[in-house]
Amino acid sequence: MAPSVTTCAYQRSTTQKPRGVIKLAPASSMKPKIKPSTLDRYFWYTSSDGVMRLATSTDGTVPEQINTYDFNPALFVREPYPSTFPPGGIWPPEEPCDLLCPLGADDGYCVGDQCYTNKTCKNALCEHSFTNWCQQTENWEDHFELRKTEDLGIGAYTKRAWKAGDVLGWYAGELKVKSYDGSSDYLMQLDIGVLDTSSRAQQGGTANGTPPSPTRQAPSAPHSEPEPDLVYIDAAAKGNWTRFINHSCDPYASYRMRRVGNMRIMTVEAVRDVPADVELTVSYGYDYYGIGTVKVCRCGAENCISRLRGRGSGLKKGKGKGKGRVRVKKCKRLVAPVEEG
Ligand SMILES: C[S@@+](CC[C@H](N)C(=O)[O-])C[C@H]1O[C@@H](n2cnc3c(N)ncnc32)[C@H](O)[C@@H]1O
Repeated sequence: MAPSVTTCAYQRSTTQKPRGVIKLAPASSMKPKIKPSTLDRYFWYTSSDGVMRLATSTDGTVPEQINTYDFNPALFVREPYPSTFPPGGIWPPEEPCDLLCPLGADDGYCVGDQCYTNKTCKNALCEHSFTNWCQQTENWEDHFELRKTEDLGIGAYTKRAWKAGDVLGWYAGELKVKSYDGSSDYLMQLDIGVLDTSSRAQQGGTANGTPPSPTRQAPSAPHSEPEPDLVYIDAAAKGNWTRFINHSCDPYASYRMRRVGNMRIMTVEAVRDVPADVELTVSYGYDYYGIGTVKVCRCGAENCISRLRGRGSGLKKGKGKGKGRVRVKKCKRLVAPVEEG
């Protein structure tokens, strides 16, 4: 029987929790000429010269710092009822949880509303709250900092060590419709509705943790599987610190589809122990830097996919796949939890 759509307990937050005072570098010339009240909204990082600077997106725009989903219901009014939603769902969605209500078997694990641990909750009816989660993850600067990397723009660095399995953060941003055809370096794909684990496993073993097949993203590919219903989380203009995590082919972390109470989220979780004071990296998935793509990965890892191509390993370069397409990061999916007792 198809699961029913639960009612939403998500509270819309009207105000951002005030953040700590931002300490600017002593050089008065470095002081930005913007009102102090707007300081908190933007990202700052400390450059190697010790000066705090405003972080920019790779296209030069200054991103606003939000730690929630930015949701515009008007965007969804003309969108068709998602095929992955059971009959009777709320459509068009009026708030984020109407869209991101966890409905599938993969959603068994809630990460609770306390971040920075590896504790999960399997109670499908738990009351962990997304509002609490957002508040709790606002203190990211206690654990991570942004720094200018040598050649990958800005990166996120650890201030303390982490254990494999720890939840390090989550991907916040503006929710965009499936038909969104913009392009940005900060797009994350998030499936909606009931997740079809069986077909995903056939397509590349997402259920066992390997990245999804690149062919899933090619609409014109013959015999390609139908695209799942999804939304994009776009962190280009608004997002949280995780938008600055760079890719590595030998990453410290992975994106995971999870839930907090009745809200589906994309977490960043350590896949191995992470020391303090290193650049935190994640895998963007094969659609981003994989075999069929044109982008060149410069992560420098021994097993870097672009390096292997260069060595004539038999991996072919992409023939333009990815150009003009929505390029997104993808998450790994969890195996459905086994019921105890
Ligand atoms: C989500 S952003 C990461 C943060 C970015 N460094 C910044 O300054 O905003 C993704 C972009 O960072 C750069 N990047 C991240 N990892 C990279 C890698 N392994 N090789 C080359 N470029 C990378 C690419 O420009 C990519 O499109």
